[in-house]
Amino acid sequence: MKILELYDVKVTANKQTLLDVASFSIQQGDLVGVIGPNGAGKSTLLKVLAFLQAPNEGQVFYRGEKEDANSFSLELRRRFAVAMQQSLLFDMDVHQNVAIGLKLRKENKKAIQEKVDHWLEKFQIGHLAKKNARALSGGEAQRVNLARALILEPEVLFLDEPFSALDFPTKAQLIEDFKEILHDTGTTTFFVSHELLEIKHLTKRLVVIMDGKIIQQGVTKEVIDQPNEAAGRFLNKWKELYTI
Ligand SMILES: Nc1ncnc2c1ncn2[C@@H]1O[C@H](COP(=O)(O)OP(=O)(O)OP(=O)(O)O)[C@@H](O)[C@H]1O
Repeated sequence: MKILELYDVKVTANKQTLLDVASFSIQQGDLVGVIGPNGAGKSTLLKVLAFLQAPNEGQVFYRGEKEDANSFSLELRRRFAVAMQQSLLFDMDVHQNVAIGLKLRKENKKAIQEKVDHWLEKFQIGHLAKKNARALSGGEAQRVNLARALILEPEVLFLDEPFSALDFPTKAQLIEDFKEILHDTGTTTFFVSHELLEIKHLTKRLVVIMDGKIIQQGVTKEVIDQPNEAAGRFLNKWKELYTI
């Protein structure tokens, strides 16, 4: 089942084309990574798919229904969750931060309590429940951020460089734990990164984007091992630096 589809989508600003995608889709259960150099259009693609930005041209379909790009409803946006590099937590404790989305959706108190406890435990941050989110380490804050997104049981989880500000051991442990969580939940995930190691570890499908265009997509391992000429210009440099 296709959850999202894009056709002939273009995003332009100041007469410049930032994104130019002939066709792209996200299927139920996909773990798709998007890689490319700075300014390639990765975040723009994420924003269009998550209904955060209307494209200037083209069509967006949600579960087979064409959506009007200029009037994305809150209801539609609430089917997804987005976690960014900066965790942007509120000045309140960890429990309250993780609960906030469900409160806004007016879930009952008991259900919220049970779900928050569950997700704090999953991300091994139960001991931080009463701590103010502003006093957390980067790794702890990102765990709260991801718990806050997953508690919403999104149809698609959108991640934009969620690990890039973390030091290596912190990042490695979180990626390991997060991979297990995604395996358990089966959450459809769209993951923007410019780190090939993260992509290799977490995704099954890989999209390479450059100058706003998708230049290759396929099974992650196959794209990494056999990039086409254009994708190779980016990926092979990476592989030389980090033998993976
Ligand atoms: N609102 C905007 N107005 C004008 N240009 C923009 C706007 N948003 C993004 N851009 C430009 O669009 C291009 C693509 O940006 P985008 O953030 O999608 O790239 P990215 O691949 O996510 O980059 P990075 O890895 O640096 O985050 C860049 O050249 C950026 O400067």
